[in-house]
Amino acid sequence: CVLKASQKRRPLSRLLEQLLRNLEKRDPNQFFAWPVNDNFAPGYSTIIRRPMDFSTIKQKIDDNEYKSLNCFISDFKLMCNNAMKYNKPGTVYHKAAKRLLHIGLRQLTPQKLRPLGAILT
Ligand SMILES: COc1ccc(OC)c(-c2cc(C(C)=O)n3cccnc23)c1
Repeated sequence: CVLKASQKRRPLSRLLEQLLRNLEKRDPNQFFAWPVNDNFAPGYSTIIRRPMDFSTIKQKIDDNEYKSLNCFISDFKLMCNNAMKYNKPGTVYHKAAKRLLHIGLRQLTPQKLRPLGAILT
């Protein structure tokens, strides 16, 4: 039988794509969907040395750049922390990032991942 493209993916890639979809659902305004543009965020690229966003994470999954779940989680945290660094507390972006980080990490605990058959070692 011919496997669908998704079924040919490595187990880690399929897990990360599932986790990414769940995280993206918690960003309804799509503030984290694409790289932040300096035209809308003055000085962003000088303040934030390592930008990260969901589209870049997706590309890294497709390019098999993540060798572990922890590397994926690190990029998710980087994305949220960048937003909490650049945007002042009380702004819509700072609040969205704080909320997304909290909700996201709750989804990424071993207790939540074990049922997905994740190999946590
Ligand atoms: C208002 O609509 C959008 C649409 C896309 C955005 O980033 C991809 C953002 C955005 C996202 C951010 C972040 C995440 O810091 N940001 C900061 C300052 C100004 N704009 C943004 C806002």
